[in-house]
Amino acid sequence: MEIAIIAHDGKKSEMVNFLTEYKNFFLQDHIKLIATGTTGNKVEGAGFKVKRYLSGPIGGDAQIAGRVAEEKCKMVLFFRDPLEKHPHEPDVLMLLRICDVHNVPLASNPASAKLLIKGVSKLNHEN
Ligand SMILES: O=C(CO)COP(=O)(O)O
Repeated sequence: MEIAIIAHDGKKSEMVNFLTEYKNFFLQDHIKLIATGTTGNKVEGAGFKVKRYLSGPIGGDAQIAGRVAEEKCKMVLFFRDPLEKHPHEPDVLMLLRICDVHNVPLASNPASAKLLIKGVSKLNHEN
């Protein structure tokens, strides 16, 4: 299962903390992490294997949207910083829209991400 990990600068440490808290989930063999560039760096630094795309502001969000549109990426965890301005806001909105177009689960904060991870774990357990 391919899962995209993206965090704005003010949320990157929350993302690393989140992955670490749920490492038993994220370190499973069938979980493949992909990320925008800088988020990917941080996540790698915390010991996770991740395929890195471009940094968000230079096209990384668009690349992840491409994975979602091609139905390769099955979940997006995108911890957005609502208190900062982002020059690439159109790309961010495009990614959110593509998730909705393809009915791909999207969490924009840790509380939602926790529920998604727990939901997937439960479904895997039942099947
Ligand atoms: O800007 C981002 C998402 O919109 C994240 O990009 P980085 O992970 O490269 O910082």
